[in-house]
Amino acid sequence: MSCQGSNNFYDQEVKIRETMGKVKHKIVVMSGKGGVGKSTLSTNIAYGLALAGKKVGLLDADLHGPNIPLMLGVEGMKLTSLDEPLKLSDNLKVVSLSFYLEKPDDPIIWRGPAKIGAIRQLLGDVNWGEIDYLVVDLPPGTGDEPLTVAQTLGDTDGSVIVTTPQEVSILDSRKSVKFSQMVGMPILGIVENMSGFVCPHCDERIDIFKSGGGERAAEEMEVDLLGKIPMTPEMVQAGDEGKPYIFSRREGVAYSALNSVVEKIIDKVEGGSEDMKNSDGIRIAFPTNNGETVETHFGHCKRFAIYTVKGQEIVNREIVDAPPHQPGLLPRFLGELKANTIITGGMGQRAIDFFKAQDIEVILGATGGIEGNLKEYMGGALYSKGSACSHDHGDHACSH
Ligand SMILES: Nc1ncnc2c1ncn2[C@@H]1O[C@H](COP(=O)(O)OP(=O)(O)OP(=O)(O)O)[C@@H](O)[C@H]1O
Repeated sequence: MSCQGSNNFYDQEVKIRETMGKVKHKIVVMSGKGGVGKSTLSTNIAYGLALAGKKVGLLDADLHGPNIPLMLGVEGMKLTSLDEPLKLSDNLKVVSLSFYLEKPDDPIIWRGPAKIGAIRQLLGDVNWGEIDYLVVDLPPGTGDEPLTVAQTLGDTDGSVIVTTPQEVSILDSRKSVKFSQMVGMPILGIVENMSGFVCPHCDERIDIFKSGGGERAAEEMEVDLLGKIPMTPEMVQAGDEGKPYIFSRREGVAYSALNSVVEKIIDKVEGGSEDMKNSDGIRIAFPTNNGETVETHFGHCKRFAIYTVKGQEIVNREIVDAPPHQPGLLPRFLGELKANTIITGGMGQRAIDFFKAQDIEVILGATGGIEGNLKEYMGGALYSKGSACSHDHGDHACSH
């Protein structure tokens, strides 16, 4: 491999920056240990992004078990030049070290520096062109190889940490979270894979192991849970047949869970960061009945006024009808409308927690005219004056 690439460290560094400069968003998929479904997730995320219309590159940087080609149905494929990745469709290209091995099941017995050299060469020399996403399947664990990849990639949009539901996964996830923090990589969230079993006959989900390890890890480490993907016999079949599950199935519990992970990643990477929110404008919602004043009975308001603000300018105002009152529904509803902030009179702690889960800031204590409150908020003078009601109202606001 090395005879075709750049050998000089400095030249290679320049090349890596140049190649990575054409990639809009880089995400790495990692896990504290092997066998938890990291490559399955990398493949499905890359396919899901491509299906969503993004130009995607998938880099199999797991040198010990480069099994992504198998999952994509291109096992045994040989590439002679590092320049061009393998094109799977208009939107998806892939590179794996196994494309350059004599036999795909040759064990990789290189020592550390050689492996690191190979990874750097892949990162610098493969010409992905202008793409929206590079999804990198990292080697498992938190040792030298994942560290080299993470550091060499430069600024990444974040890591997706894959884990399993068992209690021990909290420890593994903690290591991956620390690793991401150490290399200054934002964490997009945790995916709990093999979470319960989905019956292939009735599509019902059954918890066969102790469940919720990934969920608890996310809570404990204050990172987002991107989703819980059930154990599905068809997932193994899809991987073995080289047709990623998200592409070949398109329905059922596991498909919806995978699809929602992809949507959350797009949302976080393209619209969820503070910078992105600010450049696209932020969306501020007010519960209201008449469109003019803030309705303190938030849970029973008839509509929402939603303002889009860019810098100090109000660029849009919409009035939308509120859905029926049900616990947790309004936060989800406003989350789907891409609200970043809700300004209202009062709210129960449970509702505040629902909003937090949607990454929506809650400002309490507002009364009177909506636009007056909005101007105060934009001027930095409106902050949460109220505290959560001590008694539970669900979504219902109260001013007592
Ligand atoms: N949700 C799931 N349901 C059923 N089987 C799954 C699921 N996720 C992954 N698998 C299966 O588990 C096995 C291991 O998955 P995979 O190779 O993706 O793990 P990995 O973490 O990348 O492993 P390694 O560290 O060895 O590279 C594969 O056979 C895969 O099909």
